[in-house]
Amino acid sequence: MLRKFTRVYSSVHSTSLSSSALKDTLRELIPLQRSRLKDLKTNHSNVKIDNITVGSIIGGMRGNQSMLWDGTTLSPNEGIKFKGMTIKQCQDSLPGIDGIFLPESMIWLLLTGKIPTMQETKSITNLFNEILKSQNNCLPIEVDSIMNNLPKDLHPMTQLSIGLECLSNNSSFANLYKDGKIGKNDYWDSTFDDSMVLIANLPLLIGKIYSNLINNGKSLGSINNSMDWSYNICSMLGMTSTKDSINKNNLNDKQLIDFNNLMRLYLGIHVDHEGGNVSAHTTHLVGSTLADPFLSYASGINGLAGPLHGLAAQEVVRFLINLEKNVNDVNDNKLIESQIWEILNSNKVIPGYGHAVLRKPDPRFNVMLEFVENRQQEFQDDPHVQLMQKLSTLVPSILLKHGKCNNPYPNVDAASGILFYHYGIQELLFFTVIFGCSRSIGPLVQLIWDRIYGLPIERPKSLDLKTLEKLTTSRTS
Ligand SMILES: CC(=O)SCCNC(=O)CCNC(=O)[C@H](O)C(C)(C)COP(=O)(O)OP(=O)(O)OC[C@H]1O[C@@H](n2cnc3c(N)ncnc32)[C@H](O)[C@@H]1OP(=O)(O)O
Ligand SMILES: O=C([O-])CC(=O)C(=O)O
Repeated sequence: MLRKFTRVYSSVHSTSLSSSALKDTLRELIPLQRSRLKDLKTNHSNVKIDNITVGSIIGGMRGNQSMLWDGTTLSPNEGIKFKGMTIKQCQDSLPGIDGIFLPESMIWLLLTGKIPTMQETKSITNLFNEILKSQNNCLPIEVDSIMNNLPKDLHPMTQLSIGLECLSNNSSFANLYKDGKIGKNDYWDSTFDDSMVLIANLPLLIGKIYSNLINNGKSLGSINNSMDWSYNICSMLGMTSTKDSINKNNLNDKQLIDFNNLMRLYLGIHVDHEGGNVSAHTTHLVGSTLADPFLSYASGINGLAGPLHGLAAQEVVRFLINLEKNVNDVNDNKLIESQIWEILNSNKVIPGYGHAVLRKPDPRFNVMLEFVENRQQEFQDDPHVQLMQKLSTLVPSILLKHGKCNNPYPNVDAASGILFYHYGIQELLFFTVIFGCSRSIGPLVQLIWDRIYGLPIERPKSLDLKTLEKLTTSRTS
């Protein structure tokens, strides 16, 4: 039997949360943004934006412009823009380390629309560390106990989902709501607090899941309260120096720095991909019922765990490893092409290729490639990384010849997992958990804004097949 949960929602949490620079900045923005929404609702609700077709209803609502999402927009040709800024512009303007912006700076940007200073960015790092310190740098005891008792072969994404759901027992939003202490105008405040607590806890949760996977649940590292969020994720994976972790792969100093920077880069660019992708949309949908942020994001994680979405990161690595076993020479294009055709002819997808919206190579993929190109010495003897690079030149023309997909180019998942694999994170099922850490940021930021705006429960109208047929005959005859 599981022990009863105890509350860990300490006063230290609430003190540092309510006085945070981020929350103060957000608070100032609320009146103007609410009045902009009110103006749209009162004066422009009947303006027509889009036509919904039968094709979109039976085709996964592709292209329907039907969600409010403020943080990011996705252009088919240019890729993701964070508050209007491309990844390159973010790299040039957001504060970071070694030229790589910190995911914390992205939180500030997405939530407030403003480029933070280094000090503002650090205030978020400090906020996370205050939250962790108030928990003695440990998961709440009940969450830890449940995570310790999970079957060790339970898929890491299932573990992540369970861990997030367990954290919900400490939800400030849910507790205040249950006690009748908050009204609609205040929902955002405790949603903000929960979201920060959730993101702060991810290094602990991801560390627990990874240690369940490879170390019988025994910790691989510890939190360093003077370091940033990404560093602490690396540390909990046993991938920092022996000062903070076991340095499980005996990486040298340069490799440790590179791995940490890979993590910062990866976590920074996966945060959000506008609102329609499954993990974001699901978080928004479930959140619209006023489920707390932990339950809402756990739902998003369940969506990310599908192989057509985030789990493609795992499938790509499996694909590359199997391919490498069959291909002795990365320059043997004929053999590689025939292997790709074999997959296509058996009616399966090539993981890491194609996209529902993008019509050019994913700029996030290009950023991952650049990371490799800037470290040629490190990667020159890695056959998997070479194969990943080779595939990006061969697969698009094959997919074009295959003639089915609307976008034959690599997406972000085509490269990321194999770079983690290179540095020694080699458990295939784990890659999407790292994705899940990053993706918390965009959907939770939007959830806070959903509650500031007071958006209603999401509830589209469905139609049955008969009605669709009837509508098509009446409209075409
Ligand atoms: C973080 C992310 O989520 S990025 C995406 C990660 N997912 C993958 O990499 C999995 C492989 N890719 C795919 O399955 C798809 O390209 C998706 C799911 C990403 C997008 O799906 P859609 O928008 O439906 O793609 P599209 O309109 O191009 O599909 C048309 C046809 O091409 C096929 N197709 C699309 N991509 C591929 C691919 N990589 N390999 C083979 N066939 C493909 C589709 O299965 C579909 O076939 P069907 O007509 O028999 O049903
Ligand atoms: O936009 C999508 O549909 C999938 C994707 O690339 C992401 O969520 O990062």
